Formats: sequence, structure tokens, C-alpha cells
Amino acid sequence: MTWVTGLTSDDADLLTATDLGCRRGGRRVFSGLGLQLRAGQALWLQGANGSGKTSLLRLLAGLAPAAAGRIDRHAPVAYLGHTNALKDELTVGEALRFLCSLHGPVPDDTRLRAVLERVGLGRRMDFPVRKLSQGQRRKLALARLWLGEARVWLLDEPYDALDRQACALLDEVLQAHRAAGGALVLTSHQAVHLPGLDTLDLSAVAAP
Ligand SMILES: Nc1ncnc2c1ncn2[C@@H]1O[C@H](COP(=O)(O)OP(=O)(O)OP(=O)(O)O)[C@@H](O)[C@H]1O
Repeated sequence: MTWVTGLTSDDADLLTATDLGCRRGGRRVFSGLGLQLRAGQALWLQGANGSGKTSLLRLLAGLAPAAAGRIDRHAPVAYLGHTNALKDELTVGEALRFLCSLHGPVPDDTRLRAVLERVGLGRRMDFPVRKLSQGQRRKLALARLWLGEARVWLLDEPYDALDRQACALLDEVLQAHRAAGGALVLTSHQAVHLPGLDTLDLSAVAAP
């Protein structure tokens, strides 16, 4: 079994996966994967296209069943997928409120606006989602994460479509999340510049 361990042993695990196996379309993607995610940890999933990074994130989020093994979640988990889960027919404010409502209480408008300001969408509360660029959609989806209370963030290509300034802001937010006792697992085809980053190469556990 391949184990990824994070910080020192006195930190409680936020999430563990034991002897995890994944199958897609009748084919084994990976097997025997073990993972411990602890407060403050950031884990970068690496591996070739098709090695199972998105599949693993979805298993950890509980969005798909594992073919083998078990996952123990000891803290609330939030997942950000490729598609951002945004409804085109809503306004920016409505979409953000809707996303927040799926995971807990909806913050008041002052707080929503403050986070939207931070991602450069402060004047777009009433703007239709369908008119946002790809990068703006990504920022809106990310805004939901830092308004929520999940301690474990599972992020599929979070830097995708973001400009340099937004990438730097995302780094700041991820660091603040870790410092506050959160943890994250992410995929990224571009370099990740977070300090103390752990890596897991899924090519090493992928089925031949
Ligand atoms: N809907 C599906 N039905 C059947 N097989 C699928 C499906 N989606 C993905 N797969 C297969 O599952 C395997 C893992 O895919 P996954 O998307 O998890 O890989 P990945 O490492 O995230 O890839 P990438 O780097 O290209 O994003 C691949 O072999 C892929 O062909």
C-alpha cells in the first residue's frame, strides 16, 4: 500500500483513506492507496493524464463509490470540480448564495460582497453568470470555498483559467486556510508554489 503522511503525529487526521481502489468503465484505475490528511497539510496529486487524479478527488469527496477500501472523514469536506457547478440563469449574488446554502448557512450580503470584492467581482453581484468569462467563473466558485466552513478542500485544477493576480490571491487563501487548521488536496497541471507541499504521484499506484 502507498502511504502519504503529512505533519507530525500529534495533529489529528482530518481525513484518511485506507487501501483504496478505484475502477472506471470496468477498468482498474488504481488500487492499494492509503492517505492521511492532517491539519495544515497540502497534498498535490500528480500523475499522467488518466492516472486517476480527478477520480481520487471524487472518491474523497464522497461523490463516487470506491471499488475497495475505506474513507474516514473527520471534518467537513468541500469539493471544487472542473465545471464550477454554476447555474447560468442566476446572477453572481444568487449563484454564490445558492452554493453557500448547499454547505451551511448563507453569509449576509456584506460578507458576500467583501469576498466578491476580493476576487474582483464586487460590482457584479447582479450580473448574469452566463456572461462571466471562464476565469471569472472560477473565481466565483472559489469564493464559495472561502465563505464556507469546510476544513478539507478538494480542488480539481483550481488555478485553471485564473490570471496571475488571481493565482497569487489563491495561494494566499490556501495558505490562510492551512494556517487556520484546514487542509487541502489539489490537482494542477501547472506548478504549485505552496510551502511544505506534499506530493502523491498516482502514476506510481495506477494500474498498468
Ligand atoms: N465517465 C467515465 N467513464 C469511464 N471511464 C472514465 C470516465 N471518466 C474517466 N474515466 C477513466 O478513468 C481513468 C481516470 O480518469 P481521471 O479523469 O480520474 O484521470 P486524471 O488523472 O484526472 O486525468 P487528467 O490529468 O487528464 O485530468 C482514465 O483512464 C479515464 O479514461
